Amino acid sequence: MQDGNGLDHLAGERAMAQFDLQAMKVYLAGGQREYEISTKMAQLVANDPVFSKEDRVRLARKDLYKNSLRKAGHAWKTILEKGLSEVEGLKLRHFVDEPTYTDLHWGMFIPAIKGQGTEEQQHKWLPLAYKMAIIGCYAQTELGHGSNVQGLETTATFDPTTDEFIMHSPTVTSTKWWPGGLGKASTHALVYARLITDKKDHGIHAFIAPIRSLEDHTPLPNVTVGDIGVKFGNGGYNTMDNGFLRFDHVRIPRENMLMRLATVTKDGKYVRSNKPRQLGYGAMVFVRQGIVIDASIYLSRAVTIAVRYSAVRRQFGNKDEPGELQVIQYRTQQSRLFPLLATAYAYRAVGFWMKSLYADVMKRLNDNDFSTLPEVHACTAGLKSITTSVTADGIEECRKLCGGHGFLCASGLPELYAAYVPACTYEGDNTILLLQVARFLLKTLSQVSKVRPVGTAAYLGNIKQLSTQNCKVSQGHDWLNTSVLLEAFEARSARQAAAVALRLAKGSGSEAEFQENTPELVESARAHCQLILVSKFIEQLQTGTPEGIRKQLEVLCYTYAFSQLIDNAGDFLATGYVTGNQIALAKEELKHMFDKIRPNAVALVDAFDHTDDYLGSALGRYDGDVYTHLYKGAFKESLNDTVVVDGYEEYLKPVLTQNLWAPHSKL
Ligand SMILES: CCCCCCCC/C=C\CCCCCCCC(=O)SCCNC(=O)CCNC(=O)[C@H](O)C(C)(C)COP(=O)(O)OP(=O)(O)OC[C@H]1O[C@@H](n2cnc3c(N)ncnc32)[C@H](O)[C@@H]1OP(=O)(O)O
Ligand SMILES: Cc1cc2nc3c(=O)[nH]c(=O)nc-3n(C[C@H](O)[C@H](O)[C@H](O)COP(=O)(O)OP(=O)(O)OC[C@H]3O[C@@H](n4cnc5c(N)ncnc54)[C@H](O)[C@@H]3O)c2cc1C
Repeated sequence: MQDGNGLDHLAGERAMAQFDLQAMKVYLAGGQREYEISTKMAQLVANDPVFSKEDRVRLARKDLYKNSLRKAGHAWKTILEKGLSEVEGLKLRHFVDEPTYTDLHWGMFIPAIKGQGTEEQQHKWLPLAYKMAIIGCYAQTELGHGSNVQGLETTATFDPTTDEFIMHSPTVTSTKWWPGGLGKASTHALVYARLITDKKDHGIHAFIAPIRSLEDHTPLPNVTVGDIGVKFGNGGYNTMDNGFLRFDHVRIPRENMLMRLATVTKDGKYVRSNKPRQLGYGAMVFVRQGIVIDASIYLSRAVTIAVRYSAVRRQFGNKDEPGELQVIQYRTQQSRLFPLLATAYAYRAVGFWMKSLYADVMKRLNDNDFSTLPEVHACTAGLKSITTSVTADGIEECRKLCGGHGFLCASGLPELYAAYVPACTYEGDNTILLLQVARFLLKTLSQVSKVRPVGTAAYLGNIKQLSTQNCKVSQGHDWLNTSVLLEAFEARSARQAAAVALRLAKGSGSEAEFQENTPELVESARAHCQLILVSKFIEQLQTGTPEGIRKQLEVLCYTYAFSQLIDNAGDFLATGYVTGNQIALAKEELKHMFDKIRPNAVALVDAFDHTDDYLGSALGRYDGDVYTHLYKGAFKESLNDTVVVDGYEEYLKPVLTQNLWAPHSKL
């Protein structure tokens, strides 16, 4: 999507491409219809000055937030006026490219009501939420507890005399803290609180609590609510009003408890449904699956900037070639950059699969089939963890790959990092989530002789074979076989999981022993997730990939798998499945892959189809006209509003004219 000034500094790069660019764009968008919607919405946002991102990193928090409200309001108005569909509206908000209260309203408040509300409750709340007559947030985390959901302290005590719940924050640590959209925008909060009936604590349940007046937006009586303060980085996540919330014996009607999983009757009787209580965590599962494709989008933005800039940037030369070399020619640059490019493709493919996995589990849940829930939970938690960690580190690596200019906000990378890095913490701290995967693996292994593992854990059914047979690769090209690769990842994961399971099984089963082994448990969870990523990338390629792009996707898939193998060589070697020589052979193959990527690199990032507006980067411009725009950009800096800086008279001039230093000088 070219929106530069017509002069294409990267034309030579683009001419080298060996694949069908248009087909790749459609593949990455998820289909022709999605591609068309994406293109239309990207242009709509790029051409609307209200959505401009120009000054975001320079705005003070109050202005930044107000501007963000303006954009969110304008986006909603545009959606209504143009009669956009739900998918179009989602895309439009995506291209507005600012964390804001609507993310939580649409992404968590509504899904939680759908998942945990009875039909009657859905009927009452969803129409209001869909037309945004109310704005909701997801108020789970408190000052004292985030990961440990069972440790939350807010109480909802049933009062049968009035048929109400009394919402209360009994301690400082029970203050709701972090929910996005809560600070200033929301009118309603989906509050997770301990349900108490007749002095009995039934644990954590969800309640819809009105928190602000629908008349004038003031906090309701006995509700204390506000924004928690400035967060990491300029711009970034500061467009979001992450908030605090306290209740002082606030009464809400009994019907405001979401009652699909458990009910409190008028006379105060607590009745559980026969559905697993973990369905109360459903909104988190929904967002975690969506985060995988989100990771691909963020990583692809950073990679687009770094690849284009690396093709423009020249440093040094060699005696064999005239002029200076493009930095993308350097093997070290390639070995840092191309695996990230391949990773962005891998996460896209796996993200598509995640959507189908989620659709499948939802269908099953509707039919009261809960059998795949543990596996889906482990899979969404694990892949959320790995993909966000790798993406955050990858954005930072791309910044370094752009040298000094990457450190300028004009590169787009500092803000991208600041906006993205909290993904490693929100929706579940990444280590906590890997420990969930590890628990799932231990449970699966402990039952393997009785219950055949399913889905992404099915390979553990072959644990005996995977533990005894070693890798047969004897020459580099033996690695160019997806079953050989898959078996290596399966054997490594199975062996790591079995080793730690065995160690725990030999012990007393105490929590202390479990804690002692958590580093190994996290490593084995990571191994399992890396296997899922490699295997699903391969599987996606093998199911109907168009001819014009298959070869490139295969190259990217091998690049991804080999770089995972090499980056984790220590683990692979420690399991005894592969030898040092086999790893060395994979390294050579990886270099061959880099050679295949090199002529296609710029086209491969073009295929992500990010507009210049969306990238917001002088280094990643489509036309490659980097230097002109970096230079022009400096004149937008507020320090350059005047030639002589504000502060000269008061602070610089005295230093220059009083010559304070001179009396002490020996000169
Ligand atoms: C329309 C738009 C859509 C767009 C969407 C796409 C992309 C969006 C991108 C960007 C927008 C979002 C912007 C940011 C939003 C940020 C929001 C937040 O941060 S909300 C707060 C998150 N808070 C956490 O995640 C806490 C983490 N803690 C937990 O999840 C749990 O408490 C955990 C996992 C640590 C468990 O702790 P235990 O052990 O005390 O849990 P016990 O409740 O006793 O449950 C244990 C059993 O339940 C299973 N389990 C746990 N979680 C499950 C789950 N989610 N599903 C199913 N089973 C689960 C376990 O496997 C275990 O099973 P067994 O007993 O071993 O069989
Ligand atoms: C930008 C942002 C937006 C957010 N939005 C929302 C929102 O909309 N709604 C909402 O409810 N919440 C929200 N949160 C809160 C978020 O979900 C929590 O911060 C997150 O779940 C982590 O919990 P915590 O802060 O309690 O971390 P902690 O659990 O205190 O983690 C601190 C450290 O301790 C480690 N640790 C903790 N327990 C263990 C253990 N058992 N074993 C080993 N290590 C452990 C962790 O790995 C981490 O390194 C948001 C957070 C952020 C940063």
